Amino acid sequence: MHVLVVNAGSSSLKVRLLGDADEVIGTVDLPADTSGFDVAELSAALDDWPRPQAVGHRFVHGGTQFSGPALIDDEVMEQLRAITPLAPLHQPKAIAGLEAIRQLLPDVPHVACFDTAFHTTLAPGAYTYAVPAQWRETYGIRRYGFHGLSHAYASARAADLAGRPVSELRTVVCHLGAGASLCAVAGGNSVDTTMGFTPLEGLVMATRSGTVDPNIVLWLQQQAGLSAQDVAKGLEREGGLIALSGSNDMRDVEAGVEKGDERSILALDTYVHRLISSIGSMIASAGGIDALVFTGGVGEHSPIIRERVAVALGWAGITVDGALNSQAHSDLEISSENATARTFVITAREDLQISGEVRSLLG
Ligand SMILES: Nc1ncnc2c1ncn2[C@@H]1O[C@H](COP(=O)(O)OP(=O)(O)O)[C@@H](O)[C@H]1O
Ligand SMILES: CC(=O)OP(=O)(O)O
Ligand SMILES: [Mg+2]
Repeated sequence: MHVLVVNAGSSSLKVRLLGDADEVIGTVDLPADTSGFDVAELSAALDDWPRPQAVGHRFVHGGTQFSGPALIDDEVMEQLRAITPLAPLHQPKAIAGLEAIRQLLPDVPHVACFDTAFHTTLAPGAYTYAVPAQWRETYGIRRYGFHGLSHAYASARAADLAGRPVSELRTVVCHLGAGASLCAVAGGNSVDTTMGFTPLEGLVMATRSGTVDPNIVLWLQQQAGLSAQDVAKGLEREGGLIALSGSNDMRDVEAGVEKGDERSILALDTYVHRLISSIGSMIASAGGIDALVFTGGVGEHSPIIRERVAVALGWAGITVDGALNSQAHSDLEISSENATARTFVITAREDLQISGEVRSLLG
């Protein structure tokens, strides 16, 4: 079965056609802004490729309704639309992509695969926010966690590379892309993760602030007179690296640091500080660490960040080999010989995770 995989991230729409053995037959990456993407360009690409027998769509948020892949019909579409306000940077693009591709390929099954599904194994103590019962019960306020498709794939791939069953490993996955999150995986299950009710919590990201004191939000509105929209924009689209350095691209930040630019130095220090302290917290949640995994655009391509993390986490038995780290092509182990916890660089392959879920759902 050929599976077309559609991954609507915050900054792009990535489309892959995978063959019977999951080999990549076709690739198209379209920039996606708030107004959507170029359907004509997508349609031209699909015309050039063999016809897929199924389509898998990445959905960032599955709410409490979806704990695994779902075959799309009108009722599922309604439920997906209802979840949109929980992931405003992602869900509108995923729905636009789904609607466009359903029109181009009306006769094949379409399956929604969810970032949140991998985190449905979180224990109540890990997903509960200590807020009034009415908020939790009426509004479903809880930690959902995201990037689950990537965390699931990368943790399983690390176990493969380590030559150990996933059931024996305590792994921390660092998915560092435009959006970024960590996941503590113990025995193959997600036991903790840094993103929360929405993909805004946790690490410093390209344009998202990550965790801030919630009273900052209230203070800005109640004392400084900012509107809710202004605050949302500052946290989601004008926060993170772009707020600190002026660029949302880690390559620019690193180039700035090279030149001694003070804003870039502060951006990198803030990014790395939050990353290290959060990995420490994930190690505690996993009950220790056997494998540390870097994935996503920054995780795969930034030796500087991997090096700074490894130096800071020597206490956890993590040390990386300088030469391996600086050459790293994925997928590769970069641990030094004396490391007691192993470090891997793994290419993010949400497409493979999605095609696997589509194949197993459709039998
Ligand atoms: N060589 C590199 N060094 C540092 N960062 C990089 C490099 N290449 C890409 N990146 C970062 O990766 C980010 C994109 O990550 P990616 O996982 O592809 O994004 P998305 O979250 O949209 O899927 C870019 O914004 C850029 O900051
Ligand atoms: C959940 C999320 O932030 O996704 P992305 O990194 O693709 O923006
Ligand atoms: Mg991504």
